[in-house]
Amino acid sequence: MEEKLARRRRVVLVPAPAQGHITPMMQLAKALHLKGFSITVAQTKFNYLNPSNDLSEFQFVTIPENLPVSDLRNLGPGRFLIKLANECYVSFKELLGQLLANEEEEIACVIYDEFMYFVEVAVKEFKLRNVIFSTTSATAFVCRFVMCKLYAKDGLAQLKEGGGREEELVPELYPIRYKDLPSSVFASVECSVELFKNTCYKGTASSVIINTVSCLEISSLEWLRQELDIPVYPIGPLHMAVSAPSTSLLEENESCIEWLNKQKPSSVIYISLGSFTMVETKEVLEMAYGLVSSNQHFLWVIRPGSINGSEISEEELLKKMVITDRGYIVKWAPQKQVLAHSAVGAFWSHCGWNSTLESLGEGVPMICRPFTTDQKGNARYLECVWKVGIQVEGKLERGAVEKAVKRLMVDEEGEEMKRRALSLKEKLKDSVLAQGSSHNSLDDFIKTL
Ligand SMILES: O=c1ccn([C@@H]2O[C@H](COP(=O)(O)OP(=O)(O)O[C@H]3O[C@H](CO)[C@@H](O)[C@H](O)[C@H]3O)[C@@H](O)[C@H]2O)c(=O)[nH]1
Repeated sequence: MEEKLARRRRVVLVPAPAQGHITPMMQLAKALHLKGFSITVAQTKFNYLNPSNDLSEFQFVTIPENLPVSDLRNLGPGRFLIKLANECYVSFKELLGQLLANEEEEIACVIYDEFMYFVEVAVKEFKLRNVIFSTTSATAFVCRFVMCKLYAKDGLAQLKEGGGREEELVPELYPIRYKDLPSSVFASVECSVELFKNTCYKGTASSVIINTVSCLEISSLEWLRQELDIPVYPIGPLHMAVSAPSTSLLEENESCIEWLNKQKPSSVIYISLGSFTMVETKEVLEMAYGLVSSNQHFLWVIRPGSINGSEISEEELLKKMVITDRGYIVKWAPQKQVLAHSAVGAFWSHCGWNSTLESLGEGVPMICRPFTTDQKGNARYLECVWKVGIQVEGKLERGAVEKAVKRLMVDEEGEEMKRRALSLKEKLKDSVLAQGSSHNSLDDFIKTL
């Protein structure tokens, strides 16, 4: 392998244009760079990651396309990704051709986010090795497959309105219910299935790497290995495996760490709903009232523009809400630092996969309020499989918020979840150490390049 690496081989990485996808892809880039590979990151203008000084060792190139900037917001993620793929099939091939013209370096492989499936078509033509990278859980990958199969069978009748079957368990997918399948709040089931068919199509991919850990999802990983019939490498949690520079698209407000420094151990609930969840004003207010009556301290991330139906500005709304000195609100937090802080006792989350891994990696139990797609399955696993979370379902009311917060922060039940979360934290830490499962998996993957 040393001989191979001495030839300075390049890996081309194609992240999907969203915070939750860019971050793990850049962590993977860092891990590969540390193993001696040169790195090229190919991105579109959408959610463009501005290469900071910390990333100066990587080459950044732009995939040309002519989509209006407004498409990302107006189409919703599913339809946007389908349109982006249609736009990039040809332009990515041209870009790759230009990269291949550099004879000083050899492209060892092209690693693409599963949602950037247009890459496979271009790479196939050049007969390059291509690898799918999944930034969601292995279970989410399985669920996408199953959704496509069920849709082909009977149009996913269980999800039809009024059928009352959405609460039923999907056969052989315990604890996933039909309603936990990764359908989207932004798109029809038809549109989701169209997208998922593409993301599940392995084409000429030589392997799949997943930002997950064997000990969390062994049966889903086995399912995928059988279905895909190519190697599947669980190499996560990448944020624990490698120390990568911040790839935040929004500015992190560090002042919340000073505020946390003044709080008692495990006394604060951290609330963050990721990079694109939208909430209704009414829900925000119910959460605020529930939190205040729970008597717990809270640190709350409210992204600008993330509250629907708000006729007043976020600032005004926030002023109204912070009626006690127990709460602190920021627009964007240094989340990993926050979760690692001893003052944080629980995490109210939309259960995006990065947030889930970051919380498990710090042994922080969760209140799960999934918003869309894979988040629903993650919440189910947190509550029913790993038993480190409480899911708040249905219409959000202040009483339910208060109850969930107290169950986790005050009751004995919460203590037990905390103990289980800390034990998982140790397992995740071990997995990325030398001889750990994810560490070995990354090495095995690299040996194939
Ligand atoms: O104030 C904040 C809030 C979030 N984050 C970071 O932003 C990322 C958010 O990622 P994630 O929790 O996965 O949520 P989304 O941004 O919603 O991620 C998208 O991508 C994920 C990975 O594919 C999917 O699991 C989600 O459903 C999808 O919405 C994490 O690394 C957080 O640490 C911050 O740094 N500061």
